[in-house]
Amino acid sequence: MLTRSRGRSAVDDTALWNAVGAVEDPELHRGIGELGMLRTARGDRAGTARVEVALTTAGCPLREHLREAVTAAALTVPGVRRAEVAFTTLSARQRMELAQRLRGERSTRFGARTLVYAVASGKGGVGKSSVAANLAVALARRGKRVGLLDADVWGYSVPQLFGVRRNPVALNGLMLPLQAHGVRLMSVGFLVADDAPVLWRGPLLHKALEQFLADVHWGELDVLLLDLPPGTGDITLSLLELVPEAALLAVTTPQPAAQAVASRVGRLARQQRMPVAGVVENMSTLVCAGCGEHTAPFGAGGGQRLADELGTELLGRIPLDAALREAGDTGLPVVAGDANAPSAVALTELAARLPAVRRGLAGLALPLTVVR
Ligand SMILES: Nc1ncnc2c1ncn2[C@@H]1O[C@H](COP(=O)(O)OP(=O)(O)OP(=O)(O)O)[C@@H](O)[C@H]1O
Repeated sequence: MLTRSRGRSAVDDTALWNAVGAVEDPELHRGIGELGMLRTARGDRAGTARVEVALTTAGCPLREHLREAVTAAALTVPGVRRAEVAFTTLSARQRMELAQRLRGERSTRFGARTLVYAVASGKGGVGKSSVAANLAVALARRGKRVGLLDADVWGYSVPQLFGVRRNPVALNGLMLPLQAHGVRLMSVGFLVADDAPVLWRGPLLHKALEQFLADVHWGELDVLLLDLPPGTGDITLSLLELVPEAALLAVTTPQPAAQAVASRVGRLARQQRMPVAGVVENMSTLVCAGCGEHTAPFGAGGGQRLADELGTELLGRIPLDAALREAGDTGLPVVAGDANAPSAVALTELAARLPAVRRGLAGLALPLTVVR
């Protein structure tokens, strides 16, 4: 039973309830009061606020984060001098009800106005995942609600790039994305043990991607980035089918060979009538740390040539930067950990320039019936 005592105390219990209830659950992105997770919020004469919160799961990894947020919220209420936060868990029935409510409330999978970008490259190793991860962080730093789906099922790298290795909380078949550096993340790497290889193929793969889109509670998003595997294989095709609203963001190096392969992805997008948001040239130049001189180890001009070929814009040129590579190895995206590094500056500018591209509905098969 929920209790909200109105006994004599130095604290207005309704004000306490409202303040604490507004604290957002970090995975559901809604107030814990609204979610039915706040059980008790009561102040005593000495100014101690006693708060009880029911977690979605007993082993909730964000328990300490919630404790801090609840304590901070309680201390904003006049008369509260200290806060004691206790945790319990939702019952099976309450979890089911919450999952049903969240599913029922969703008019779309991520939000009707969400901009979806498929970050793709022709060949591997051009830095597509690094660009996607840092672009996601840069967009989050601009105040956007950002999701990043690691659709590179076999070569997933989001867990490593964000330094996150936990299993997502599952709420009766609804998976909650993990959150790091302000970005909501989902990757097959969160579901397999110890970097195990993923052996899914064909229909199973399609099903897994479908579940990532339908059974992950992304909440309202402004932007969803899809980190595609390199090339034009099964996953790319499945995703184009499953997320017809996605716009292509093509990543290439300046090297003519890389650009030629990347143009195949562009042609595929054109065949599928997928809009193109633009091109990002990665590993553009190498800046000498000592003298500041720029050299071009991978040649020059590939990004611009690809953009011209696709009839789109070259949105950014990201330099070859040891800071970005090191950041990826330590699990702290360079945009978050070393914002002044040349690559971080270029990626932050890319986030600011990213055009809002939406696919028109013309030519799409829509699940509509004509009513006469
Ligand atoms: N601008 C850059 N400067 C320095 N190192 C970079 C840069 N971009 C990427 N790298 C490094 O290059 C390697 C490949 O990058 P990444 O994994 O992002 O490529 P990818 O295109 O997603 O590869 P794949 O699709 O094959 O997994 C990583 O070690 C990464 O740290």
